[in-house]
Amino acid sequence: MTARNISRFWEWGRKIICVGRNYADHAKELKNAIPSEPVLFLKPPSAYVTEGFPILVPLYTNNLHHEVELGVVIGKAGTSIPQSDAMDHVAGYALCLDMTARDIQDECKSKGLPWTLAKAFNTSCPVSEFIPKERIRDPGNVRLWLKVNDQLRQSGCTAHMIFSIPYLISYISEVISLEEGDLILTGTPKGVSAVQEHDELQAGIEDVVSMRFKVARKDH
Ligand SMILES: CC(=O)CC(=O)C(=O)O
Ligand SMILES: [Mg+2]
Repeated sequence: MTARNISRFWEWGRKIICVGRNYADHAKELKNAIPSEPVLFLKPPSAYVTEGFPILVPLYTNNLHHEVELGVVIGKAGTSIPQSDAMDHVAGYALCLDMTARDIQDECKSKGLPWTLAKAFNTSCPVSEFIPKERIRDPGNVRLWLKVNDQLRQSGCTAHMIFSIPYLISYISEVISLEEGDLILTGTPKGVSAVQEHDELQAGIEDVVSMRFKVARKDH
């Protein structure tokens, strides 16, 4: 059997664990309270999409939003990982989008239902190439940006995350064991907005990585 390559972690079929409301400016723009503990939800591996393939708008939404986020790729399994050891479990990073059907999410929230339809559909997790750990010296202080059709919509710094990466790894692994190839999406800064069929999204992390995706309507 050939060894699996972590630089293609999206092919491994592992968990995608997402953190919501981790930036106060984004929580405020959606009129959400600032959380005192991380808000977690999951996406399935079928949510992954890589460059060269389109982001598909589900038929049931009229308000699909982009959320640019720093993704943390787990390189070593663990349960109840102490914060002091957390970064030893990181293999690297990826720039990610947490595509969100905002109208469906609002409906789910008002009915007290889970966010699965809003957050976990096919292609709801576009990812960049794998970024080896050494290429981001301080993941707690990098700038993320996102443009729609060349217009800047999101520009934020991971220094403004409410819960740090070591805290998130420790908190999550207390409840959900982390495995090699898992991905943690660390939340989005402000500036989320709607995208339409034929839009082009570009996003980047400083001079480390950039990526480009087209938006297409899902066929019936
Ligand atoms: C309100 C949200 O959609 C939470 C979320 O995903 C975030 O990144 O914040
Ligand atoms: Mg998000």
